[in-house]
Amino acid sequence: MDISLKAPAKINLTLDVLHKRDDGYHELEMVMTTIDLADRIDLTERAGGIGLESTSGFVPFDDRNLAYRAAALIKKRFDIKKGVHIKIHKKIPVAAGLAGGSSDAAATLRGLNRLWELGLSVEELAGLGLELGSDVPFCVRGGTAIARGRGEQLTPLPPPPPCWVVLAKPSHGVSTAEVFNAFRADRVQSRPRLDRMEEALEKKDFSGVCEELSNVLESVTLEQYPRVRHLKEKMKSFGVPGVLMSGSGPTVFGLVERDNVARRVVNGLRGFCRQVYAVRMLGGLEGTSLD
Ligand SMILES: C[C@@](CO)(OP(=O)(O)O)[C@H](O)COP(=O)(O)OP(=O)(O)OC[C@H]1O[C@@H](n2ccc(N)nc2=O)[C@H](O)[C@@H]1O
Ligand SMILES: Nc1ncnc2c1ncn2[C@@H]1O[C@H](COP(=O)(O)OP(=O)(O)O)[C@@H](O)[C@H]1O
Repeated sequence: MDISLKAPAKINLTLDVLHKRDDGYHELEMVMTTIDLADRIDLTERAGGIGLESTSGFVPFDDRNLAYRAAALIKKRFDIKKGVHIKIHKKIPVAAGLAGGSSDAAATLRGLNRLWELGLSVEELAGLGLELGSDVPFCVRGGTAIARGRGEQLTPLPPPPPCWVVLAKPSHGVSTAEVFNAFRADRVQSRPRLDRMEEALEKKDFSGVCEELSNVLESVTLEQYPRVRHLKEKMKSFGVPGVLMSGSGPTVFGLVERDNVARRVVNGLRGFCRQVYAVRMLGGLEGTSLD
């Protein structure tokens, strides 16, 4: 049997680092939401091991690939003798702060649960996901949520008001580990107001959502990569009401309500950045299945 799944990207509407933990990870509090930019994962059952194929040369082709690692984890944990071939149709830019790898892993977990009829609950899949990466539990569920801890303590929120998300990804990637390493709380200028973001989401208040966008990791990435700061300023100069860096970066996103404005901003940015997209905000639980 073959299964095809959508693996949508996420953006962080807020991201706060509360403190560094004894296990080396940072305690986070963030609002995450899915957007309509997705990889597609095709799973085909086969005898024996795990096969991997991708339309992008930028992803690892061995056991460092998060989709491969998801399949290996399931096979080992449930002693599955069958194998699977994984094909990744890559649309989400790699190492961009959009959780592309994490979403591929989450889709592989969801798909293999069906393919091998394991009967695992969403909670169990999210628990397995956390063994692969901090963003995987959110990607297993999708939608919009507050994520706490490393990202595994999820509280669902209503989806953002319908709008367009313009994304601009500078040509370089960013190492999440290096950004967290360089983070210093005393260099943060402003921090998210979670209660106000929640209120804006509850009220479907587009301007409120734009106003409350905030990410403390900008204090690291915007300093280290002036190009990211420049992109942010460029987007603002086009009149985009809400602009923020996603995750550890370097992708910058802007929220706009009208499609003609989104197109105008994309055209304006094209001279400054090669990877520019305008996609719909999803924010609900749709968009994770092709069937
Ligand atoms: C920052 C965020 C926000 O959504 O996203 P991205 O920018 O990666 O998309 C995530 O928390 C990233 O999640 P993810 O990319 O899965 O990170 P992981 O593989 O778990 O961790 C990579 C490394 O980042 C550091 N790390 C990560 C998460 C965390 N809460 N504290 C940390 O200190 C650790 O050094 C870890 O070894
Ligand atoms: N399936 C995959 N897709 C993208 N990147 C992957 C994948 N598997 C492993 N990686 C590795 O994970 C790292 C983070 O990639 P990605 O998930 O795209 O970005 P981010 O964590 O910034 O959102 C990259 O260094 C990449 O080499």
